[in-house]
Amino acid sequence: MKLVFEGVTAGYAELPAVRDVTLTIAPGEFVALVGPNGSGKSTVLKTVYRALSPAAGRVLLDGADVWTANRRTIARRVAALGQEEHGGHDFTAREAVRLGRYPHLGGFDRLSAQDEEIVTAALHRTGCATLATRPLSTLSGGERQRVLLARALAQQPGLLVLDEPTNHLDPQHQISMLGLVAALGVTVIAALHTLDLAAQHATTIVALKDGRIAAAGPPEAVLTPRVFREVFAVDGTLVPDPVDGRPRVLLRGLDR
Ligand SMILES: Nc1ncnc2c1ncn2[C@@H]1O[C@H](COP(=O)(O)OP(=O)(O)OP(=O)(O)O)[C@@H](O)[C@H]1O
Repeated sequence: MKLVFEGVTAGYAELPAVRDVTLTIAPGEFVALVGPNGSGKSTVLKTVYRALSPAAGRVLLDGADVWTANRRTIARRVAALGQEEHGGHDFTAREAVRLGRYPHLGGFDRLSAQDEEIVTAALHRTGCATLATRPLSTLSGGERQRVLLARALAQQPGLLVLDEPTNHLDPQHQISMLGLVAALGVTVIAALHTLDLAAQHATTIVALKDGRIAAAGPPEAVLTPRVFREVFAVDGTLVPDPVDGRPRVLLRGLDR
């Protein structure tokens, strides 16, 4: 799906947390939203999955304003993983993933055998098959995060909205989650703190500072010494990985 932000200003009470965000994300692009704490990443994402209505501007999905489009269509096509989502702790992991199929069902329909296969496949792809019968309340933070990704995959969305999807994950699962998401071929917009992961997996990086876009483009164009300094207040260098040539990020404190 194509995602467009047209002059989006949004915030809380009277205060805008993001201002005049204008951005076009082509179908299949993987956009990493990066920026310091409080720079507005989650706020931008909330305007996409209808958790926060823009005070000005529009968010368009394949040309339709997400705030006036058919609610059911958006629920079917957009899968979101919020930052503090714990999602129904009484459910088992499999039951939680089955919820991903609900937007596709009619009012009183039950999941079909094909839906159940999709659920099983999503559990396997995220390494959650052995967790299927465990209540969510008994899972570790990272295990729960993977189950919630499985739920998003089971939804078979056209757009994935991910707010810090790797923050509880161990290194293996950080890499496998972003590799999996990048390989889906759907449009992805993800808030990420780990610039190295963003540089390796995203097609486009959007750096936010104080609620405004400071830089946007391919990793090599955005992750420059100037942006590391001015946006993140660190010294940084982008170097090619000696093994696969992909961009890697090295960071140092400004005064070192
Ligand atoms: N519910 C809220 N009510 C009031 N202000 C809020 C609320 N949520 C966020 N803010 C403020 O809006 C600004 C942007 O917050 P946001 O959560 O979008 O930043 P972020 O870039 O996602 O940060 P982080 O990296 O810390 O998760 C911050 O100044 C924050 O304090």
